[in-house]
Amino acid sequence: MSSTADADVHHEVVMLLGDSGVGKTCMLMRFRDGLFLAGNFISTVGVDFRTKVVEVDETKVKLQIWDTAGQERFRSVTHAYYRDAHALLLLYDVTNKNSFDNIRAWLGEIREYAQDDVVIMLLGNKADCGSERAVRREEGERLAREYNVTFMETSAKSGQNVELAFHAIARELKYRQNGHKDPQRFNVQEYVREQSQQPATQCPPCSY
Ligand SMILES: Nc1nc2c(ncn2[C@@H]2O[C@H](COP(=O)(O)OP(=O)(O)OP(=O)(O)O)[C@@H](O)[C@H]2O)c(=O)[nH]1
Repeated sequence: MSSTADADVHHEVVMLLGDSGVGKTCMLMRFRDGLFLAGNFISTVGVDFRTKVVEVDETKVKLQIWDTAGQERFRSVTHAYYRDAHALLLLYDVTNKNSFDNIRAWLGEIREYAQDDVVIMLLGNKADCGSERAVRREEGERLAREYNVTFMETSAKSGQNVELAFHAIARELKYRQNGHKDPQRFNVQEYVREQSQQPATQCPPCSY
């Protein structure tokens, strides 16, 4: 389980995974800095990381977020990091069917390289791109049900559900670490269902 250098702070490692171009770096920038830089797509090389502290019921949870390169040629580098991750945010791009079709392969890699009890959340990103959508929300929901992972659609551009994704992860990890076993235990899938924003605001054609 996660190490706690400071008794009052939970330290957790969250990894962003998914094909190149699905928006992993933008997701991290939106969450960490509240920014979205449109247009200039610079592919991540290897693994990059940032930290952010979030509060869960008056407890601080320090998330160390690893942004991995989606490009195939970096796979052997990124595999080495899977084992240390407590949670994985697995992204596809709702305007790119191929990135969705590759999710099963990503889940296979996760099974092979990550810890058995890793928390997995499937995110359909670029939900702001209404007119260019190639993957229906129900398809994402169905796949998530099949693998019993939490699902929501997000937009690094509009900010839709970005905070929620990281907060839900932080909450789930904190509850797990506390070994909550009572019936009132936090249910991350229910929490996300209740809290997620559905409306996909239309935007001009996406540059990517
Ligand atoms: N419309 C829209 N565009 C997005 C969104 N998220 C990312 N993009 C665009 O998608 C492109 C790729 O985003 P990145 O965050 O660099 O993708 P990545 O998954 O980190 O890619 P790799 O580093 O190669 O693995 C950029 O041009 C972004 O501007 C989003 O939510 N909505």
